[in-house]
Order: sequence, then C-alpha cells, then structure tokens
Amino acid sequence: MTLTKTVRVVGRQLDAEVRPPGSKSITNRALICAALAPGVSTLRGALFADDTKAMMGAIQALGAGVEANESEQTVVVRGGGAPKPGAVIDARQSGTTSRFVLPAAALFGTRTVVDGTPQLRARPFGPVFDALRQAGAKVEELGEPGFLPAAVSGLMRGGAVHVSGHVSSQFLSGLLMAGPLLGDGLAVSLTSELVSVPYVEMTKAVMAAFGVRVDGLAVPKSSYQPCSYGIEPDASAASYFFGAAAVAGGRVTVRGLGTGSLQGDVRFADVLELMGAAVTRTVDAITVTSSGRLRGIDVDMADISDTAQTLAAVAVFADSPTRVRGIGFIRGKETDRIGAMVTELRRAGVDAVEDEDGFTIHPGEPRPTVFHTYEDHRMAMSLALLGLRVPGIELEDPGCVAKTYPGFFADLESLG
Ligand SMILES: O=C(O)C1=C[C@@H](OP(=O)(O)O)[C@@H](O)[C@H](O)C1
Ligand SMILES: C=C(OP(=O)(O)O)C(=O)O
Repeated sequence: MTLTKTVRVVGRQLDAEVRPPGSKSITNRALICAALAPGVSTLRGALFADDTKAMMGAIQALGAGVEANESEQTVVVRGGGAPKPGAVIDARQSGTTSRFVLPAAALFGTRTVVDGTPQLRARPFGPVFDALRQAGAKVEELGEPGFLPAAVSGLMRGGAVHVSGHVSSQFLSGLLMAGPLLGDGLAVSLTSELVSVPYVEMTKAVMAAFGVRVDGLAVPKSSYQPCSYGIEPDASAASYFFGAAAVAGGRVTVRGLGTGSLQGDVRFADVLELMGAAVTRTVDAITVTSSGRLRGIDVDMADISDTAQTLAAVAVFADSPTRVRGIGFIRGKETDRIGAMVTELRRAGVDAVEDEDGFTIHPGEPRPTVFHTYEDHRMAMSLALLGLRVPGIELEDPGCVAKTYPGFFADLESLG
C-alpha cells in the first residue's frame, strides 16, 4: 500500500509568517565555489535536503573537507583539495549537483565518474558533454549517449566553448563556475536562447562573493577566495506559501526574502499580483494578501519555471482561464511537468489543457482525489495547495518533498 498524505482544509483566512529553509540553488553554488577556494569557507543558512546533501558528497569526492551542522544550518568547507583516482560521484536526483560537478571534476585531470538515480539518468546531459570536449576534456558516455553515467578525465584548457541555452541554464552555470581555474579562462557563447536566465545572474553573484569576476559570459583566469557566506531562504519554496494565501485567502509573510533577493523565483509574488492579490515587499520580507478571489492571466514563465506548477494549482480557483507559456523545457525536469500537472488536474475533474510550450487551466471545482506525484517534489508541494480549499485531497509518496524541502508539510500546517 502506498503511504499518502491528506492535506487539511484551512477553514478561515490565513494570517501567518514563515521562513522557508535555505535556497537550494544558492547552497549548491556556494558549495562548489567553496570547494574550489583554497582555505576554509563557512556557509550559513544552508539548505539540508537531498539535493544539497548530494552536493556535499560530490565536493567531498572532489577532495573538499565538509563539516555540516544541520541544526545550525552551517557547512564549513575546506577547499582546494583534489579527487582521488577512481572517484565516483552520486548526484542522486539533483540536476544542479550533476551539471555543476561535471565541469568542476574535469578541472583535475583525474578520471571521475558522475551518476545518479534512474530519474536523473533520464535527464539530458549532451550539451555539457559537448562543451567539456570543446574545452579539452575527455568525456566517456558510459550509458546511453547524452545521458549519465559519464566519466570525465584529461586536463581541460578552456578557451572558447559553445553551449545550448534552451534545454537548461545549469550547463552554462556549471561551466562558468569552473571557468576561472582553466589555464585559458573560459569564454562561453550560447547557440540557442537561454531559459531560466535569473539563475545565471545568481551564478555570477555567488562567484563574485567568492572573489571571481565574470564579464558577460567570459571568465578570465583567476582564483576563488574562501569566505563566510550567508544564504537566503528558498524562493521556489516560498511560492507555495504565497500560493496558500491566494488559494485560502488571507495573508502570508515570507521572512528572509525581499527586494535584494538573488532568486528570480521571488517574482512569483508579481504573478499573483497580476491575478489580483496584494503584495508588499521590504528588504527582508514579502507579504501576499488575497481575498481568495483571483482572475486568470496569460503569462510567460521561462524565467521562473519552478513556480509554474504552483501557479497551475492556484489557477484552478481563478474566475477565468490561465495560460502559461515559454516552459516547454520543463518536460525534461524530474518528470514531464506539463504532462503530469495536466493529467493530475484532469483526474480531479479540472479542465486543464496541455500546450506545446505550457498549459491552460480553466476554473474548476476539484473533486476529492489521491494525486500521483511522479517522484517530483514540486508536484507534491503544488497539488497540496488544492487541499487547503478542497476536502479529500491526498498525495501519494509525500516523502518526495525531501529533494528540496524535508519539512514542507510541517511548515504548511503551521500556516493555520
Ligand atoms: O541553476 C539552478 O540552480 C536551477 C536552474 C533551473 O533549472 P534549468 O536551468 O534546467 O531550467 C531550476 O529549474 C532548478 O531548480 C535550479
Ligand atoms: C528542477 C529542479 O531541480 P534540479 O534541476 O536541480 O534537479 C527543481 O528543484 O525543481
């Protein structure tokens, strides 16, 4: 029998504050930069979840010392080491870990194997393999061509490389982070339009905190400096709490995220504003207030696609259809997120339509449903929002949220 989680309906207007755990994306960038910085760095406010534990294991395999203190949310990293011959990295389910660690591993010339779960093995890696070869590395594709597992070896020299942008921005971010340690530096050109653009700005900002400058997409040869680095809460995680205010009505404040955030996904609050919610922002908090009455919108989410499923759940309760565009590439994430979301909403009786580059959600009254979650944390966290308003919503395999947010259901229940 599958273990399920029943979501409790919120019977009154919300009035709550929450501080989600640290950003997955910033934690995994800071771990890579700290591993490449000779000396001791301290990361504060780090995320402890499956994806970041995968990265902690990965940088240890690359020779870094890692002292993690989960209750304090700190990670002390001794950087500047090197992998031992025969190193094997298990990136688990984590796209960021695998795509960031491949270029970093190729800096050492030691043969290193990178692999992950069957789900990660089904996600695309061809663009980073090609780019590493252009920079002088040897890449062995040990399974299906273009997919994990793979082994990198041979010393990369760097120089000019071309990489596609339309599949994932993580290829570009991973290359940039390895760039300063290459003999010839690195100058990347994109061969197709970049998705998830704010994540590349985040990459540059974290590199800058560790003393490395990026000019456009060129990284001159330089070196990382160890530092003490504070990590803000996860903005994709925050989208579920903003969504909760929109769905249940009332007010939710997310602490620790504000006008200076490094994360594009804070813009999910702007999307709810377009739907009729009120949003206030300070340097340290974002508050979403809603009457629960929402209008449908037409929106491009190519920059903030991790929040597209959150919007799909919210859009069910709007008074007109919502069309989301620009996110065809999310079919290659933990699951085909467009197909999965449309399938599940339709199972609940909602008129949801799959488009090539997104979906359209028509207003509806979902019926009690046990939702499949497709081993995708964002399917579980998004569909949970329906349960705040509709009785009888259950989620299969609720433990899948551990990929980025092990305490999600406790925090959701803390809202009221
Ligand atoms: O660089 C990052 O930290 C991420 C980039 C995005 O992926 P894509 O660039 O593949 O869209 C996002 O979906 C992922 O959760 C984290
Ligand atoms: C797509 C995601 O993760 P990743 O690509 O890092 O596995 C996500 O967290 O939604």
